Amino acid sequence: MRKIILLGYMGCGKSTIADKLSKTISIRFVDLDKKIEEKTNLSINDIFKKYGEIYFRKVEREVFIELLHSPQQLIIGLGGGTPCYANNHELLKNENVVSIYLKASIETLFSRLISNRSKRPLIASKSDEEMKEFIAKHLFDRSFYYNQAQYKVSVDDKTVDQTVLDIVAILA
Ligand SMILES: Nc1ncnc2c1ncn2[C@@H]1O[C@H](COP(=O)(O)OP(=O)(O)OP(=O)(O)O)[C@@H](O)[C@H]1O
Ligand SMILES: O=C(O)C1=C[C@@H](O)[C@@H](O)[C@H](O)C1
Ligand SMILES: [Mg+2]
Repeated sequence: MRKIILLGYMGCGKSTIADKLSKTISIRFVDLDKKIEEKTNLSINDIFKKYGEIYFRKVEREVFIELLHSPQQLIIGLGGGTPCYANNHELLKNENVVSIYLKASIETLFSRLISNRSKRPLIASKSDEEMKEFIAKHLFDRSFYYNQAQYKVSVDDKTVDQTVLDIVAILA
């Protein structure tokens, strides 16, 4: 069954948009980060702290592939880094997959992440200044992978509903 995959940088709105999209088109939404937390019985923060990022990336790929093999039609919200490791970006082109990159500017990402960084281990300990610099460089490094998505939707200056409508138009 077809999988609708939302991807993009931390804070671009994958979870928020996927949740609303799910209600709008009545297709179940699974958040990859949440699924990993359920499977391991650990928070993403604790996985990073106890076992390190490489272990996290291994589990992330396994759970992503498991979801792709699910017999159900699903909306899958990826983690911010999912397409950027272990050749996961190649899975974005699979048959039965519609992959959509939610593209946000550095300013949008910074403003959405500034008040809520503690649950995101890659930025949790950074100051405001360090975070802006980090996002700019990291986004530059990751853009190649995000751009492997089949579709791109800009999320800057749009409400959740406007972005959901853009996605519904792509799926029509
Ligand atoms: N127009 C908007 N569209 C989407 N999210 C928005 C919008 N305006 C504000 N937000 C806020 O941006 C924040 C980040 O959104 P969200 O947690 O959905 O991002 P994410 O891409 O799932 O991040 P992560 O990769 O860290 O899980 C949330 O607090 C959300 O409420
Ligand atoms: O951008 C990233 O690499 C990450 C984003 C989050 O969704 C989590 O998957 C984790 O914190 C790593
Ligand atoms: Mg999320």
